[in-house]
Amino acid sequence: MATWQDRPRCDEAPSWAPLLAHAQRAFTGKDAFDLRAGFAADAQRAARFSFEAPHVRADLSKNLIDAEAQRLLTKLAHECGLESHRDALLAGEPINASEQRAVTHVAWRNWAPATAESAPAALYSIADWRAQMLTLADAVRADEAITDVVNIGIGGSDLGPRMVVQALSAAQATSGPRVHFVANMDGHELAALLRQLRPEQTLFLVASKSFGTAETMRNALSARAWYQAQGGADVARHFVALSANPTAARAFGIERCLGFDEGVGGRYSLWSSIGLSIAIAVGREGFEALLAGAHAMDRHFAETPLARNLPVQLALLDLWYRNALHLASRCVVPYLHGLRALPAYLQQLEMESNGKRVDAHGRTVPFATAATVWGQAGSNGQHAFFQALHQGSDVVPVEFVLSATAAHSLPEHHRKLLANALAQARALMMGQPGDAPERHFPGNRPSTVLLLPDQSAQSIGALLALYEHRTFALGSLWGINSFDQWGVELGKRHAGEIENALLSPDADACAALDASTAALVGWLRQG
Ligand SMILES: O=P(O)(O)OC[C@H]1O[C@](O)(CO)[C@@H](O)[C@@H]1O
Repeated sequence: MATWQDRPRCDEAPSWAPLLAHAQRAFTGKDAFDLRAGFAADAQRAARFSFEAPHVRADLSKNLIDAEAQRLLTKLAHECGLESHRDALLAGEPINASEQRAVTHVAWRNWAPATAESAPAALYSIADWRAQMLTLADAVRADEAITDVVNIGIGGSDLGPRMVVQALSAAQATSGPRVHFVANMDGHELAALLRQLRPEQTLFLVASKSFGTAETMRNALSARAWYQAQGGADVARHFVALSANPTAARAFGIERCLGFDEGVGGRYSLWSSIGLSIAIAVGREGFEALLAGAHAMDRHFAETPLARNLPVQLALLDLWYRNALHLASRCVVPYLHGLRALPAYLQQLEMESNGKRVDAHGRTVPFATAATVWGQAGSNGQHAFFQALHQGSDVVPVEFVLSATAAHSLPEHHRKLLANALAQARALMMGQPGDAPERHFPGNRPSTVLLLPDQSAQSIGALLALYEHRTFALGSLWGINSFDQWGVELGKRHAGEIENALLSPDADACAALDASTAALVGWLRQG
């Protein structure tokens, strides 16, 4: 069995070639696998490809996969040492090699490493950091003078908290202050919100792991300038930093900083102090329930054999579609208004984690990596891109995310919503012969259903941990380090140079730019 340091990449494992050969033989050409025939031939197909994990049931049976592909994929995962890599992640070993650190987001949901010696020092501070965060959340919720909380952050310091607050506020009445999110450098977002706020009633949370991200610093500076211009005189009370870099937060002028450790990646950080906006919105119990749901999924990932392990099986399906059937995108459609931000959250989680063309040893990989993730809430999406899903030239696997129950008191809505989701999945698969070509639905189009029992904090926590582990497992099979993101750096550097060129009246300021960028800067300077 390979250890996590020397495990083979998927294309070096013995089952890789048989897997690709099986895809070629059974899934291409005129006798290619057909879902309708697959169900007709196998009465057990729905059960065989259904999985149970804490708070999530998954039906993978309407995917372009058969028992042999599933067997080879699971064998491949064993050969790639996925279990030892997973155990190293959970034990707090330094698996993020390019940044020489452990990956600690699971520890923030009470995962205790097997041996105290293997635990990074940060794990011993997590309980303290969390206690401070929840105490502050309690205080803010109890403070009647604070009516509005604004989380200023971007990427992982925005998407996860924003989505969870939306999801949980849609499902339960919340009693705390209103919670808002500002991410975009486009000043319209902040300016529109500030018009609704009163400085003495507003608490700003400046959420940034690095405390150096351009958008967040710009928005925080403007928020503070607005606060002071409106007569606000107590920055210390009205601004809190959430950061792994308290020194930079203090240098910025914010004294109160809730910390967390560097091992928490930005896109994995909603469980840490970055989640303060969630704890303020749903209270201490709500936040703890979110962690408990995620922890239950952590246990499933850690303890369930790979053949029944849901995050692993989803990762293997992703690998099958990307590398064996060469499908370039996946559409995610949450039939849940509260989870309407899920596609945007997954774009960062999956594409920032696994959108890489070199492996953890720096070797260029000879296969495709992260698929494009896209989508929007159902049923809205039915009236936009479902036409292309049913009759377009590309086959796109669709992921339906559903909740069995709704928290509102409009039962007819929920029944219709669920019926629509299941109908779309069935129609994609069944297709329909048409009496005219434009009325023909080819069918045999794949989909997955992820079914939550409800939209509780536990269920949302479990769902997000499921996606995190799926992303890690897929990156692990590809030999990728899913926890760095060097690809975002270059654009940031160019932005600095171009801003200088935009500011400078001097024509030579564009001399170092390419002709296209220089011409665009010229137009912008003319207004
Ligand atoms: O929390 P920070 O340090 O402000 O970073 C925000 C986001 O920027 C990124 O570093 C990408 O630029 C993400 O990984 C991160 O979530």
